[in-house]
Amino acid sequence: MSKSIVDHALEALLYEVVTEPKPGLVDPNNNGSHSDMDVYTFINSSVALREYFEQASQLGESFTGNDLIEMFASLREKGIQAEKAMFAATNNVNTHKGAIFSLGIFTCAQSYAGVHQQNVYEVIRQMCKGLVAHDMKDKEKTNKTIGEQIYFKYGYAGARELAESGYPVVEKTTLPFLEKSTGTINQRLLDTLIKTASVIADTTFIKRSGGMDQLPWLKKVCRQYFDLGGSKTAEGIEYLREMNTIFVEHNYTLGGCADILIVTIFMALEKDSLSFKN
Ligand SMILES: CC(C)(COP(=O)(O)OP(=O)(O)OC[C@H]1O[C@@H](n2cnc3c(N)ncnc32)[C@H](O[C@H]2O[C@H](COP(=O)(O)OP(=O)(O)OP(=O)(O)O)[C@@H](O)[C@H]2O)[C@@H]1O)[C@@H](O)C(=O)NCCC(=O)NCCS
Ligand SMILES: Nc1ncnc2[nH]cnc12
Repeated sequence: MSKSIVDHALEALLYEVVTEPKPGLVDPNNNGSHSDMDVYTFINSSVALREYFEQASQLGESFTGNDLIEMFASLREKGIQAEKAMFAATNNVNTHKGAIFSLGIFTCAQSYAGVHQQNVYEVIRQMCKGLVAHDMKDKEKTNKTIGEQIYFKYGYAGARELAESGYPVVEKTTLPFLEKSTGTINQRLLDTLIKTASVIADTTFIKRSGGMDQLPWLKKVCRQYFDLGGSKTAEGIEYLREMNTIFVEHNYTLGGCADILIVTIFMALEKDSLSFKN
């Protein structure tokens, strides 16, 4: 029996968290820069989100309207409930807020695309058309989220911008990179995580590093990792451990990159391109 889209969504969450060693992020050996969570928190959170991914997939399969913005509006309502389920399962820790958003969109869009024989990235663009303008119209709003603060300060709309543009970074960069990569699944996912950090601006990293100034440093360390041979060399792995120490010292993390890795894994599982490759 072939696996369902929901199985792949949950597998994507779990594959990401068990991949190690990840700088700043939670993995089985290390909490990185997250003192309030560990790998078990992520397992609890992932399992608690099954119902949401079932709803997202069901919505994509059954939606018959002409305007996919309406499908997204309906998904968002379910996403807000899913955030509550996540907080209930984790003792109020934010494990998967970004993944509820990005992976929820992919799960719903992939289900819709399957029924209607359409391109998933095009479906996402139609779902999220006008999203940044819709969400970011109130500059005077009090209690702005980090994403909103960063948008009004730097003009960069993070997770929303990637969604509105249909995740070109996944379609053109991280998924082809993962599909071409070789080695164990862990090695392939580590390299794909660092590739992701070298190409996106992660609002979690921007928040924790106090602005945009450390992004060139991040790109430099990502280059250095690949110059050392990446996950296939002892030097590359040792470098990731050193990066983790620096990340923890500065409280840096790559939460948004982890979310892009999660949706990249999801698409690779859907395309059956993630088995062990020598
Ligand atoms: C559109 C939303 C994602 C909301 O965005 P918001 O404005 O709240 O904040 P952002 O910072 O823009 O993004 C929220 C999370 O998205 C992840 N993320 C960041 N950059 C990117 C990116 N470039 N591409 C994709 N995803 C990105 C990231 O999530 C991960 O990090 C979280 C852990 O970080 P941490 O710093 O530890 O968390 P906190 O507890 O908040 O802080 P500390 O106290 O510990 O310092 C973890 O969740 C990862 O998944 C960003 O955090 C969407 O949520 C939204 O639409 N919200 C409105 C309500 C809604 O409609 N919800 C339902 C959505 S379907
Ligand atoms: N492994 C991880 N550690 C911290 N935040 C995350 N968000 C998604 N995956 C994460």
